[in-house]
Amino acid sequence: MGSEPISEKKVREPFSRAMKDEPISNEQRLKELWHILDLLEIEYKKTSDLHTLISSVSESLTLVWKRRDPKSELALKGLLLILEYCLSHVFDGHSVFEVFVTSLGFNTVIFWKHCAGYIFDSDLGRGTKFRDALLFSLTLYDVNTGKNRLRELYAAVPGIRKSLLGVNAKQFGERYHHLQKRLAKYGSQSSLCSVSSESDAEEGMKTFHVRSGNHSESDGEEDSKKPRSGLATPHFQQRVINVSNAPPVSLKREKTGDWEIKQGSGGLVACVDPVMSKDHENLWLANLGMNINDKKNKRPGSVASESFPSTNTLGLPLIKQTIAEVFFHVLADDDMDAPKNEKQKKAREEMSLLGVLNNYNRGNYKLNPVVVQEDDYNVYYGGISNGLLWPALHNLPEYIVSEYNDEKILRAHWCAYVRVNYQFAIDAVRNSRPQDFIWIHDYHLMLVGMIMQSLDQHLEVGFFLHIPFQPPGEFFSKYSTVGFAVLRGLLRFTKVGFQTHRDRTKYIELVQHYFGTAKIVYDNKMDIYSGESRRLKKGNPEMQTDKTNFQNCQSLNFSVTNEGWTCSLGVFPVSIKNDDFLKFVDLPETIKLKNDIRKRVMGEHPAPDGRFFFSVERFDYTKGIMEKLQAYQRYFERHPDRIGKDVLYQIAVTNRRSVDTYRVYQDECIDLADRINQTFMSSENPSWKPLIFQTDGMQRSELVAAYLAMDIGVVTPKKDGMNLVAKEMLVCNPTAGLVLSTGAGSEIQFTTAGLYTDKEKNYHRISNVFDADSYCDAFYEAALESEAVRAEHGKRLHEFIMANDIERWSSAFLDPSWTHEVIRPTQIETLDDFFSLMMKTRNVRRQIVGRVLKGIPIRSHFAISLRNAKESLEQICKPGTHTAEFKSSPDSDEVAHFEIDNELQEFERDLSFIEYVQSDDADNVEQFVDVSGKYEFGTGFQKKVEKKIQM
Ligand SMILES: O=P(O)(O)OC[C@H]1O[C@H](O[C@H]2O[C@H](CO)[C@@H](O)[C@H](O)[C@H]2O)[C@H](O)[C@@H](O)[C@@H]1O
Ligand SMILES: O=c1ccn([C@@H]2O[C@H](COP(=O)(O)OP(=O)(O)O)[C@@H](O)[C@H]2O)c(=O)[nH]1
Repeated sequence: MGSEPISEKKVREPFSRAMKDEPISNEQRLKELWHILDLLEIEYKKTSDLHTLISSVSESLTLVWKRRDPKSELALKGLLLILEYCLSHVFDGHSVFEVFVTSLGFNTVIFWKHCAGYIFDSDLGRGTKFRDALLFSLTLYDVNTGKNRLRELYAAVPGIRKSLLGVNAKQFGERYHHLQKRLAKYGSQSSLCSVSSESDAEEGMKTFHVRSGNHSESDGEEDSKKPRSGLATPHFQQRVINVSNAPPVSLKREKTGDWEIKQGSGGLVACVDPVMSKDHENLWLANLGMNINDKKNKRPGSVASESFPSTNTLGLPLIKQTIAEVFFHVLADDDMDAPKNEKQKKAREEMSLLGVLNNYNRGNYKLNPVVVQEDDYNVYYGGISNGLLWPALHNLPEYIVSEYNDEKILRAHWCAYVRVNYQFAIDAVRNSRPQDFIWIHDYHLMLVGMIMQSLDQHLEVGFFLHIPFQPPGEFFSKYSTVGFAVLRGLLRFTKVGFQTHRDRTKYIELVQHYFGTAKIVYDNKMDIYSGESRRLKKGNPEMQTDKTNFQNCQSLNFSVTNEGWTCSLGVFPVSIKNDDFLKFVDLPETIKLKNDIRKRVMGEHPAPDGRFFFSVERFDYTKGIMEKLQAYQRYFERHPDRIGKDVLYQIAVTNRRSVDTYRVYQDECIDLADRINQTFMSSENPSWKPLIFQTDGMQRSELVAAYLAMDIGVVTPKKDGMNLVAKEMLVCNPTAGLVLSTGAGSEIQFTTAGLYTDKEKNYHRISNVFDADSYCDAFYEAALESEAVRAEHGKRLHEFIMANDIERWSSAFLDPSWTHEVIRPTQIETLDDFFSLMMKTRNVRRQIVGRVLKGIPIRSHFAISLRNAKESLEQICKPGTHTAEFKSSPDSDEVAHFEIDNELQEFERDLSFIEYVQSDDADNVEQFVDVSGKYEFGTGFQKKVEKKIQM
């Protein structure tokens, strides 16, 4: 073609279509591409399938564009038209986007530079949301491939990440918050609560700065009240940002239109709520079940059909989408004008929820809702989370919903799962400060760490899995898109906690198997792994042994490094806050309720040796409710002497009915329950009913009364997380018996602690819930056990649980020293050991300097590292001296001596520097500035060693 200008007359300008325009048909797009390919004389097959065409020509177009000749311009247009198509079809066009990005090869940064203008013009001028679509598409690409292409977009388009996160608004918010706190401390009369606009707030800040300046010249008592600033301002305390799908509250709309807010149920909430309640500054992000229903805006093939929650906000959570597609913020405006029409009235009514939330937030930690598209949420919750991940991770593949046999459906649902994780990640980053600890919970949010890292790498993000990790092989063959992303996703958290050693071991095995290059390090210096086999001995100062075992869980440290990321893996059996249950036990109303429940269950005239069995759980197939009912049926067949005496009170709280497998299971259980009652109703004792089956849950106060009323608790899951109810039962009622299956996490923990051995069986263990005969024999044994023996066993379990309160779980997980980033106390034997320790400390020092210079607060584990390093050095000094002794090489007997006075002093100085920057002290920084030039930060020793080696 030489250098003739190419005719582009018929080529449409990319990204020139307004959101309200009719979507472009695939046929039209095909023609546009054919035309460009013809003009560029690129060979192609005239297929009518757009995806096939794009996949086959993307690379050729890239090659022409890269040549930087007269044809390049047109080739770029072709690429932009393809990108426009992909971004208009984020879900159904993702496979083609993957091919497209891959074909760009090493040219992505420059390509994103070229297309940023088109995208921004289109978004601003035509109301499209291509920026958000591109950010999400690249996130999905990274999740699916394990690559890091989103970073290339950040590099190419400065500010895009910040605009997504609303960083400026966030910084403003933080400054404002900080100022409020400082003024509150200072005791100022002028409240900033009335600040209503940005300019007002800035005015407030100015006032503050003037005061601050004046004060620096005064002294005396007044001085202690002064607002101060550390070096690393804005300096705030570390908060816990908790992120989970389930909120700690359940919200219900009353007939009156008022919102009722109640404590949520479920084990996750029960164990995390106490941790959060410790500090009102903590923040919990969760989905409240109110999402964006955007159906009316849907038009296939239009950008709006996959509209993204608006990101142009103050970084505050969004709760309600109004007619004009404007989002209201959680900060409700009470002074709004009267509603203009019905729609506005309805929207207002729903807004009253904000008042409820605000009230909740006032006397509590903060609860902020994460709002997503309703359709996405349904698929994420009822589909991937509870239709695939839940059964797969419990190793119950028979409950994986059958529609996932269709790869297309699986991929489409997976996109929704990723998008909800993406929204949680964005909200978590927006709401976090660099010194916070972000704690993500459970299988719904396994990708949040990975996505958060790509948005802000300064954050420390931990993950706890509340359920088992026992996926079957087919999780990685049949559902590979999901399987590998989940395996990889977990490795992108800073630390990950499992309920049991069994689950962590399984995870490590899978990582080893599938990611051959992953480096797994077991910190054997801190090895208390064998603590697992320690046993509690009868009559021992009981909990001592196990306390050690549990406390040391944090040190059972595995770290895995994969694709440049390192993650610590620990084991933390979850528990309950004992006092939250015990506080109900002795209340007169509880005692009354307990008697009422017992009477209701056992009847007015119970048999003297009749037993009250009690089970309470979510109506879930993992809980083994069907198997329990089958065993109970068998119980009366095998042991007819118990007919007319014993009663099983089963509470199975209906949930997840949107998932087919749950609906079917729940209906089958209810049928069987009815059959049992019909079969065994006794004509001799017509008031007796063998089974009371209830599908409504109980509030905690009533639940405690039921625990007190029962004789024997029955907790027999097939496979489950921890089953906190088992612990709750025995904490509240130490005289109760317990039938517990090996599928329960608590059973694994009890066995580990030696509470079930050949010699001492403190509960009735069910090893196989499918074996109805042995199962019902355990029921029988429990029913015949004397009250004294039952109480003796109950007491042992009670004491164990009391000694392992939830406090221990959370403080072990949150302990800053539990991370691979911490320098552990090291035994220095050779020069190499010595040198490697000093290199590690140099890295820590670099991070400290980097953070202070950037104004980012430093992490508490830096000081732990330096202290450990210093103590390790002191260990090798001759007593009373600063002369270190160690072998010059592993094979040599020669002992080298080094004066390490400077190094030790330097550690002292660094540690006081850390203390200083973490304090509110703004004065006396000179003490840390070395103007003599004699000393280089953290390198003194290295120089000395080099010199010595040269000699
Ligand atoms: O939110 P739902 O779908 O209604 O489910 C409720 C919760 O169920 C699961 O709880 C698990 O966590 C407990 C505490 O660690 C553990 O003891 C139990 O065995 C697990 O099943 C689920 O993991 C939570 O995410 C749900 O919120
Ligand atoms: O009617 C009910 C049933 C359960 N729970 C609480 O829900 C939690 C269930 O936790 P578990 O670990 O046993 O199972 P999960 O539901 O989390 O799988 C426990 O704290 C129970 O006290 C409740 O408050 N009311």
